[in-house]
Amino acid sequence: MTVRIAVTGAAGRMGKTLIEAVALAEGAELTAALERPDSSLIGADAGELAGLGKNGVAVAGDINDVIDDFDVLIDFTAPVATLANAAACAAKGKKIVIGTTGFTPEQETELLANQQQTALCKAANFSTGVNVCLKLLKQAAETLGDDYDIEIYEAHHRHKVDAPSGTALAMGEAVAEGVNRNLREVAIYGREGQTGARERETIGFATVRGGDVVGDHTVMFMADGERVEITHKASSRMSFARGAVRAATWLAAKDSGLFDMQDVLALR
Ligand SMILES: NC(=O)C1=CN([C@@H]2O[C@H](COP(=O)(O)OP(=O)(O)OC[C@H]3O[C@@H](n4cnc5c(N)ncnc54)[C@H](OP(=O)(O)O)[C@@H]3O)[C@@H](O)[C@H]2O)C=CC1
Ligand SMILES: O=C(O)C1=N[C@H](C(=O)O)C[C@H](O)C1
Repeated sequence: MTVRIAVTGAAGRMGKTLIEAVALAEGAELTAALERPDSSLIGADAGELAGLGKNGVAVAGDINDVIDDFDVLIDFTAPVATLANAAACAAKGKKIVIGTTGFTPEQETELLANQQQTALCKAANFSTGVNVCLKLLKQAAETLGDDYDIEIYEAHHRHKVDAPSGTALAMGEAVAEGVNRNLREVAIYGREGQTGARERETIGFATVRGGDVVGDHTVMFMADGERVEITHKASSRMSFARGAVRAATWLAAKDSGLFDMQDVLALR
């Protein structure tokens, strides 16, 4: 069965890469593409937009105009847009793969309510490498335990609008679970001035933004006499896009519920 896929934010960094990833994937076909209703790109050919040559899919500005044309929507845009798209998909039982990051806790709750009506797969990072790291991080935290100070570093390109990255937060959740801590209670998002000595329970985050960095993440476990570092470096957005298309073809067989990339890769 060929899964019919729509891509939102079609002119964005991830949107263009997703259009290419769908074209390269077996068992998937691009049947719709979306941009803002007031975009000058409405009506443009999605294949040309992604630098692939014409594919006959015209960019639409309203999800309801193309809602019957796809099985799964892949959405890597911004929280407000994703919330609207998820509601439109749920109303029609269309499945959705969500890569957008930077939701507030209230937006997360609103988004996840859609799982009653349809299937959602949401992940802060769809690369296989990061998802293997998440598994390793939980295991490392469980074994190293409270003797090790945990700090998380992430770097991204100058255009990124949310911080820390969704991936850094997911890594924080994985290690916090491993050491039985609640991330919300122990996270430190930056340090300045007379901070005092480090409190053992805390999990610190450091954010760097600049240039064209696709996405670097390092989690450090630091003790007296040794340090363990688990690092992932993305050098191409295709690593995320390939994973998202894999998630879309996997999700097509589900009726409803909330899933993530750990489910897709059977890592749970
Ligand atoms: N989960 C994962 O594996 C990954 C997640 N991401 C996340 O994906 C998201 C997008 O990243 P990226 O592609 O770099 O960002 P871009 O800014 O390049 O692309 C975002 C696209 O969404 C569109 N968009 C934004 N807001 C709206 C809106 N309110 N209504 C309609 N369209 C909108 C933008 O249009 P316009 O330009 O007109 O604003 C643009 O086309 C981010 O949240 C990022 O963190 C990124 C990589 C991997
Ligand atoms: O905005 C990006 O570019 C990325 N965002 C995701 C995140 O916030 O973790 C994933 C990836 O690191 C790239």
